[in-house]
Amino acid sequence: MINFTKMHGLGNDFVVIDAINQVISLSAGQIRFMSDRHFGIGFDQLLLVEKATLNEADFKYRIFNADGSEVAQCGNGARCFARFVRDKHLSDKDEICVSTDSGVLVLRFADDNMITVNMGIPKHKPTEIPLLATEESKFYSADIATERRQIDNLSSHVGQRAFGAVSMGNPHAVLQVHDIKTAQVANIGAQLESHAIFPERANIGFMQVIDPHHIKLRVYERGTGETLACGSGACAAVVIGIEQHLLAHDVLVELPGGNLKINWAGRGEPVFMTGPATSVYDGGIAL
Ligand SMILES: N[C@H](CCC[C@H](N)C(=O)O)C(=O)O
Repeated sequence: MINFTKMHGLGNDFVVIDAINQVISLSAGQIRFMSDRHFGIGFDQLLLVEKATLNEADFKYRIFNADGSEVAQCGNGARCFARFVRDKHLSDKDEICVSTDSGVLVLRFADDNMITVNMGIPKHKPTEIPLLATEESKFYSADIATERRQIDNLSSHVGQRAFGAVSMGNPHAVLQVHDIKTAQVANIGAQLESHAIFPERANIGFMQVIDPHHIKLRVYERGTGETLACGSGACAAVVIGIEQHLLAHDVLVELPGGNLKINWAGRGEPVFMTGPATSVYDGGIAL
């Protein structure tokens, strides 16, 4: 029997497992089964709480998408991680450092039951995202000009403007849309998520700028599809919006599942995300 806690961050839902006090070894197939909303438990991502492997961290934080792929970042999941380790008395610290495959995150309990996460410094170089491009300002290299035409056709067809791309420890592309309600998230999201210009696939954000301090956002997540909220996607959208001189440094990100506060002071600085984390129930599953 594997004990777990079902949690969510603004409706982006997780199964969180204490892999310190339980021996956990799950195959991609078992993760896919557990993520199934009819035959399994159902979740967007599976989060493992493991013993720290770095001196500067309190825990190791591992993240698996619904399709079983292991990834290196999950912002909403990080807030739930903090709530979980406190609720399970694995830590009573007000500030928790967790190591992921993309670096160390600092999770801090804020006022009114919110949690603030230092999501690290965004990476902009195509090789860091990764994105097949010759340089940052151009998202296409000569040898993939056809891809550009495809993307441009795609973009012109659906009224999207050229996208921005950034890594928050996981790859994101962000398209600016005129109306979030009519954005073709499923169609464009699926095509871009696994497009050849993203060698490791990508999370695809659709951003509608309301004013410099407020955006609406929908995200088609790599390995999962559209979710009700995406923390790293909210960070990526604000970074791209600031880079494109559309946004200020403190932004309210309105997602279908609720609101996040994002702050970024600019290049070389970390992104801070503040939002809720909710525990729904404890359960067990025999695989
Ligand atoms: N829901 C997560 C994003 C998961 C990212 C995952 N879909 C990936 O493949 O990078 C968040 O709140 O940041």
